[in-house]
Amino acid sequence: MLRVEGITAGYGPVTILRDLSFEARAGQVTCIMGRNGAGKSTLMKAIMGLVPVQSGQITLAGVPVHQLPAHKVPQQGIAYVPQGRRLFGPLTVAENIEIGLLARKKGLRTRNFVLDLFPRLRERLDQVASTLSGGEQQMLAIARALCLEPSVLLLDEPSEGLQPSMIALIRDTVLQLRETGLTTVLVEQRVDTVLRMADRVAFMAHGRVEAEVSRKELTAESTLFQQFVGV
Ligand SMILES: Nc1ncnc2c1ncn2[C@@H]1O[C@H](COP(=O)(O)OP(=O)(O)OP(=O)(O)O)[C@@H](O)[C@H]1O
Repeated sequence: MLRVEGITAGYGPVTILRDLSFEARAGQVTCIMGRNGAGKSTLMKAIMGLVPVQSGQITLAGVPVHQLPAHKVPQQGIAYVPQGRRLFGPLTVAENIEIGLLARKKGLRTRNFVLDLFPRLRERLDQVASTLSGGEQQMLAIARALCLEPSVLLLDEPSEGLQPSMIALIRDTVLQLRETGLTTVLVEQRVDTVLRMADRVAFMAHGRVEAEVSRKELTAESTLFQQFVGV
């Protein structure tokens, strides 16, 4: 389990996350919702060591990770697909995957696993990443993150800007990965997508998680969506 306990974090003198607590249960999909500027991406970056945590702690299966330098966090088994994907644009699909494998010294078995998950990438191994469609780029970003064989996968708005068929494919992939026991934390703004994939939903506002509920407690008409997302 990934547990965030009472963290304060921000950018230089600007505090964004204030006494924020949150947990992602092992093997579950946890969605994070909240309005623009609520601090969702900052929470992802704080978990990854990309934003300094000033107080509080973050643990993975009881082991503190919040004091590690950013490059050591993926080695603990936490993989991250940021908003905007951050692929190596001039490099090919195969090369992007190769770089992912290097991070935790994974080999052919892992490569085959991620390419089996996304057959469209296998068909495009020699294609330069920047020429892929938006959906294919998102697949590659997720594939590259999975090359770490993580226990926790953080996805920041993976469906942003994608057409419905691609959103469905990403959603089905996340659900397929859940079957393998992967713990997933996903920033997602679409109510229908959240209702289809989340085991739990954390609602953020003003740098804090204000409500955490199980999927069973939510319906499309839940006032929590209105309150925290405005839909
Ligand atoms: N590099 C930065 N330096 C200073 N402030 C930042 C930086 N990045 C984000 N912020 C500020 O932190 C606050 C939270 O931003 P964040 O991106 O975490 O929100 P978000 O909930 O992910 O929003 P969105 O849905 O728009 O992506 C915002 O007020 C933003 O302006």
